Amino acid sequence: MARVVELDSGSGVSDVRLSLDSIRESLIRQEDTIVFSLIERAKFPLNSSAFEESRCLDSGISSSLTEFLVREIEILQAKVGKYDNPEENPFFLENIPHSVFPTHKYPPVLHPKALSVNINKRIWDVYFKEMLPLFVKPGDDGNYPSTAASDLACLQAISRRIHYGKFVAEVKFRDAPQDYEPAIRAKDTEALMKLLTFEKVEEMVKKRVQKKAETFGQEVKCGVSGDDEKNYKVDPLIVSRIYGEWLIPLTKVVEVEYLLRRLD
Ligand SMILES: O=C(O)C(=O)C[C@]1(C(=O)O)C=C[C@@H](O)C=C1
Repeated sequence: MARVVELDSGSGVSDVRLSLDSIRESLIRQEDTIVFSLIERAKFPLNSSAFEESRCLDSGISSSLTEFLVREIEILQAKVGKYDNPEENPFFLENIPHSVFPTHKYPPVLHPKALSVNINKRIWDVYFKEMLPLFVKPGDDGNYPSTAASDLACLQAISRRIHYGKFVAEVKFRDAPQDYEPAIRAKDTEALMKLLTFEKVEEMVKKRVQKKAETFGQEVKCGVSGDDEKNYKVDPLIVSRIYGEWLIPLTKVVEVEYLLRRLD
């Protein structure tokens, strides 16, 4: 998470200082996690049987193997306090189990009425229907448990990045409430989208993730001279496209959704 400076004024109310630079630093660091998780997932073919609905032998309910895994893991992770962290947003938990251990007290950075913004249903659909077929090979090798675990890693990294939009929106609002308040009161989503967009930053993000995919995903060859052809585990242009078509736009959707609730 971005470094948060918490000042106690003596009144018991925390004044949490955030900066856009520190938030962006965190987004940059999260790129590494996302790029590595895509590279790991690309070891397996599409394996669509893992995420297509089938009847669960145990309970008889309809669920895909991947959905079953994610639901069970989320319950376990909630019990060790994962969702006490405002950066984490579950895919399936409506009632989050309490942590069985004492948990860290996260400084209250986000606006209480806006922190429940959660677009994971949309992220789930977009990930399986649109992103995944772009960066993995077609086919089925039957290795569903490992494939599902890799999908979980990608989904959680992508979801964390997209929902980080709440922190981005909070800091932008605090920096210029006079600009945002009229658009929030008018529920003018177009104006909000315009206010929070920095095209140059988006271009830089797309270029940087392309470079990271080239660097982290390059096939390493030893002792082969005169062979300059580079092979990548995931096409770097696809990684850039994933950011440009889904990760950045969905982060902006979260920012707008958050801002619309910021004055409630
Ligand atoms: O850095 C910001 O200001 C953000 O809001 C994040 C982000 C992104 O998703 O990377 C989204 C919108 C901006 O246009 C630029 C970048």
